[in-house]
Amino acid sequence: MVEFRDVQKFYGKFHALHNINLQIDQGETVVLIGPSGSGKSTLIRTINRLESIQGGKLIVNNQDLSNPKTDSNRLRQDVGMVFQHFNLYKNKNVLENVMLAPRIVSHIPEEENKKQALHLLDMVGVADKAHNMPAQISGGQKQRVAIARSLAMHPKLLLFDEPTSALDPEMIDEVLQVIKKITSASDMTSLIVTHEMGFAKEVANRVIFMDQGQIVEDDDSKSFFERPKTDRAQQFLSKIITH
Ligand SMILES: Nc1ncnc2c1ncn2[C@@H]1O[C@H](COP(=O)(O)OP(=O)(O)OP(=O)(O)O)[C@@H](O)[C@H]1O
Repeated sequence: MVEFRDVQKFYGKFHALHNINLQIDQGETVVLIGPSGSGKSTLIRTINRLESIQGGKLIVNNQDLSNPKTDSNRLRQDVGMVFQHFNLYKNKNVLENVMLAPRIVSHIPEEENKKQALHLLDMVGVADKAHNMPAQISGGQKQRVAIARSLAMHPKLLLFDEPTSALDPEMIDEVLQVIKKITSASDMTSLIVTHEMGFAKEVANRVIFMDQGQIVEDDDSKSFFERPKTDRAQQFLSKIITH
């Protein structure tokens, strides 16, 4: 589903991603962790071309992102993204937020689209808010709507960029439970940047630990949390309380 080969990313002269080599197969749930500024968001954003790369090869869902002719809109039909700050359309109600892309991009008949949107809103536990505006719902509810909106396009790959970082503590768990539910119930591939170590432990098949723009460890979740191989990962984990 995703293959990085010696990928390099620069912001001006700053070398943000160094020689990234990484392969993610269909159905994997991969969690990306590491200190602040280590390049996690940058890496995840290259996968749907929100950030360009300056070297190496990046293949996503059989599309070569190193090739300027590759169509970003086509790519984003298969690759969804859930952002830290939800990014809902403020002037559209919850139901419309979920129905918009399937209507415009996939031309799904209106009734079918509505049925699907209500089903997804029910799945993430916010069906009763379908006719509310985003400003009228909580942060946790907004993020669950954003997840339903991504799922409405039936992505093959779903990227989560710190999906709970902007939430009050009491709302974090409701969002994590929804993510856990959708990643365990489907063969969708997920890549999740998170600082929630307890959740990472629970949901991930595989953990990638980054530091200073490099992948330092790439291991199955159990091995990583029980026996991190590098000093850097050990130090990182020792500073964090894992539940
Ligand atoms: N648009 C940008 N322009 C210049 N530098 C940037 C830009 N975006 C990120 N950086 C730099 O790239 C590095 C990696 O940033 P990134 O946001 O990917 O890290 P992160 O691991 O996701 O951090 P955090 O956990 O704090 O979100 C940081 O040093 C950051 O300052």
